Formats: sequence, structure tokens, C-alpha cells
Amino acid sequence: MTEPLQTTRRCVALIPAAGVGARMAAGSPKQYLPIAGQPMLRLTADAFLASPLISHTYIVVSEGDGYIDGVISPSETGVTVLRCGGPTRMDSILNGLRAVREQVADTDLVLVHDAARPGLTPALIRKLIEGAGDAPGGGLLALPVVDTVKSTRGSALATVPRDGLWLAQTPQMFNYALLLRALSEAPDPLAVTDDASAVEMLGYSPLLIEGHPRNLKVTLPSDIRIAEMYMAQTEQE
Ligand SMILES: Nc1ccn([C@@H]2O[C@H](COP(=O)(O)OP(=O)(O)OP(=O)(O)O)[C@@H](O)[C@H]2O)c(=O)n1
Ligand SMILES: C[C@](O)(CO)[C@H](O)COP(=O)(O)O
Repeated sequence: MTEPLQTTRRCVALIPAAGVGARMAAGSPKQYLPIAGQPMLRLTADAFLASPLISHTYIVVSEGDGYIDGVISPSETGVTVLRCGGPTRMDSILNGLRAVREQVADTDLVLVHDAARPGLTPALIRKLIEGAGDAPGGGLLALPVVDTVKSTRGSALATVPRDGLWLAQTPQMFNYALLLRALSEAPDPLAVTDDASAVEMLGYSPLLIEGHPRNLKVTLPSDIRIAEMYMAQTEQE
């Protein structure tokens, strides 16, 4: 029996899905490539639609996206497609936040999740909300670094101490007002590769909640098979 959730905050998902997938080099946007027989974005959206903790899911696609209607039916309940993608991931998210201003309250929790992470599960969504739902600076799923880290930034190869290093995943979860302010005020949008870094720039420390390797970001062609192997597994933690 799953314990009732502590927080009573309304939670919505916002999935940025307006990228072109340049590193995948598939000739079409990677978020529509098949993973275990289903479009990647369908799998990602279904994780939120299957979660009883998510009130609504918003998907941001590019204005001219010609694929989405074949993946998300316009008549489907619980999900809304927003044709307001921007030139960067951050722009797409900011445009999406502004588009739902009338539907989302300042105190609602927004879970921003990459369309390119189809391995998310309702259990991981619950873990994030339970772990950081009441944290003033929000939180995100992340994985502790377990390999030795090398840096080629200097004149010679250097080893970076790995204690305290984590690899950020998504969802990254913040109340609507904080996230909107953080992204609107980000001094260098190109330096904001994740939403948490914009929130950190305001002086907050989002909580890190341990995620799962199955929640990898499908970025390169070799990631497709890895994602499919995880999809073949039964429900993970
Ligand atoms: N202008 C953009 C760029 C990215 N994204 C989304 O942000 C997520 C993470 O970005 P990434 O993995 O980099 O996807 P792409 O930008 O498509 O990949 P690439 O950088 O290889 O082009 C993806 O779901 C992507 O669709 C977006 O909504 N709008
Ligand atoms: C948000 C993110 O997935 C956290 O690891 C990552 O920063 C996205 O980077 P991308 O270059 O936009 O894929």
C-alpha cells in the first residue's frame, strides 16, 4: 500500500520537446524516434500521465512541429501541447511557463522534464515530490558520480575530486513563481543548461534526490539501445 503523499501541493509537468536532436543526427527530431516500438515522447508523457500526483502535463513543441499530432491526440485528457518552442531549451521552458500563466498558480510545483528522458517512472516522480516537494529551493533527480573524473581544461590532464559531484537529471521541480523568476532573470541564458542553475543564481540550493540510470538523456545514437534495455525491464524503483 503506497503511503499518502505528505505535501498537498498541486503538481504539473512541463516537458520541453522542441529540440532538433543535432547530436543524434537522425534526420528528424530525436524525441519522436522509436524506443521499444513507441515514440520517445509518448513514453515520457506516459510516465506523468500514469502518476496520480501530476494534475496536468504540458508539452512544449516547436511552432511548426509536424509530428506531435501523431503522438498526442488533440482530444487526449490530462495533457496540453504548447506550440511555443524557442531557440534554446531555456527559451522553450520560459515560453511554456508564460503560456500557462492562467492555468498554474504561483505555488504549484512545476516538474520540468526532458522529452529525451523516456526512462522516467511514476515511482521516480513520487520520490522527487516526496523528497523535495516542500523545499524552498525545489529539487531535482541526480546521480552521484561513481567514475574518476578527468579534466582537459588546463594545459595538462587533471583529475577532479569526485566526492560531492553529481550528474543532474530531470525532472527538476520548483514552484511556478520561483522558476519563472529564475529563468526570466538568468544573466546568461546560454550558461543555463538546466533549470536548477538558474534557481541557484538566485541564491537557492535545490535538493538533490537520487534518480536512476534508466532516466538517462537519450542524446547520441548509442543511447537508443541503452534506453530500450531499460524499457524492457519491469517497473524500477
Ligand atoms: N530549443 C530547444 C532545445 C532543446 N529542447 C528540449 O530539451 C531537452 C533536452 O535537450 P537536448 O537533449 O539537448 O535535446 P536537443 O537540443 O534536441 O539535442 P541536441 O543538443 O543534440 O540538438 C530535449 O527534450 C529537447 O527536445 C527544447 O525544448 N527546445
Ligand atoms: C537538463 C539536463 O538534462 C540536466 O542534465 C541537461 O542539462 C540538458 O542538457 P542539453 O544539452 O540541453 O541536453
